[in-house]
Amino acid sequence: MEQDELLQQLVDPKSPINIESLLDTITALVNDCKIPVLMRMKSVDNFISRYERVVESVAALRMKAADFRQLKVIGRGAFGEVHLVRHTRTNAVYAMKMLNKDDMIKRADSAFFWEERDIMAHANSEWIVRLQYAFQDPRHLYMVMEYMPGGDLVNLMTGYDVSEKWARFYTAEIVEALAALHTMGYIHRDVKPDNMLISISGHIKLADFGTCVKMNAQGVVRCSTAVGTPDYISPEVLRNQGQDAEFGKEVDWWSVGVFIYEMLVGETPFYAEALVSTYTNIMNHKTSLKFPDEPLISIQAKDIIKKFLSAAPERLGKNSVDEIRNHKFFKNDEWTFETLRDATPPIIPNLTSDDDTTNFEPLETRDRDNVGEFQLPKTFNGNQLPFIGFTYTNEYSPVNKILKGSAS
Ligand SMILES: CN(C)[C@H]1CCc2nc(NC(=O)c3cccc([C@H]4CCCN4C(=O)Nc4cccc(C#N)c4)c3)sc2C1
Repeated sequence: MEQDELLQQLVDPKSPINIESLLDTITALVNDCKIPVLMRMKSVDNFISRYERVVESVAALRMKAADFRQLKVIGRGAFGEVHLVRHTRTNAVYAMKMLNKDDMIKRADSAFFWEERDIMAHANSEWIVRLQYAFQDPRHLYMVMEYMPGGDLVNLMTGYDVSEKWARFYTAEIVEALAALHTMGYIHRDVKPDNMLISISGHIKLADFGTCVKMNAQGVVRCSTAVGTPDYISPEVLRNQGQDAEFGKEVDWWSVGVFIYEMLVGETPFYAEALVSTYTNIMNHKTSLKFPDEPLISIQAKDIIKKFLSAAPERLGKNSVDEIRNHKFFKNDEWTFETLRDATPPIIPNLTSDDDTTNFEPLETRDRDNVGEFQLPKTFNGNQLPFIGFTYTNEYSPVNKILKGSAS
């Protein structure tokens, strides 16, 4: 019956009219209309006087930043920070990413976070950092994610000389993580050690999916903005800057080649002082890729690096992930790709507490919030509209329990 169909939509975490999205909608509408100049209009004024209190009471019942105690700043990106936080009601520790809505609106860049939210919410993969909750207020988006106390692989590479044995393990884990992401239909486009995080067990997970993009039915993506960090960016993405480029998931395999080289050599293969020289080296990778005499690198390691750092049509991984898994670089007597998750990782974080942040570089807190005082818009700009539907609570939230009860 249509009624049940509608009820199902209200409780479906993927439906654009689920309860969280509807509550986002009424909240966004009140916040975008609660502007003095707008409230001179009778219809707006009546709407605000009917719903302002309602929205305030709803906000008090929903998840909010005040439910979490900020412990440490553990990461920073273009539009926000990641904080280690403790959920006051449950005492659980999380990594909470906060993205600044003002920055996104000012730079007309308020859509990139959807892929990150959807991937982490629905991946259900041990290779991908999990999203517990997503919520928002008029100033920020918040993503409450599992805390990865081992830190990122940049931190590991600065702390240790990575042997081929270690490189083999971490590369295999990143191959499985990217295979999982590609299977979901996404290309990462910014694979680099900063986005590889170490869990409490010592195994790796992919994080930071802001540059991800969904492949079309042919498994390609058409888009011009060259995203990604210069050192790890593939030639085909670089070459087509500006024009409409077509590229596939093999762009991520290029970055894995850069990553293996960096673990074994200690620097990226195409690094140059000037950015433009790095680009030139990447475009001329056939001649610019060089291996130093020191440290000694095995034949099979050089071979897999060359096969990843090759032109897209013949790049390793272009046809299947198995052609990567079968490469002799991964041959060893401790694990196979099937038993990888049960293997003992090279480094297992030894932590003194659940909120131990020794594996993260200390970052000073930037009190930006007070600086750019939030100026009210002059008229209806619909500033909150791009963020409707962002709120996510995993299926165990009380709201869904009650609704599921009545829906089933
Ligand atoms: C140009 N447009 C189109 C967009 C292209 C993609 C994009 N991504 C952004 N991203 C950001 O603004 C941002 C904010 C905070 C942290 C981080 C990462 C970079 C540093 C650490 N980090 C991160 O996500 N860490 C993380 C994630 C998950 C768990 C844990 C833990 N423990 C830590 C990124 S802004 C932006 C603009």
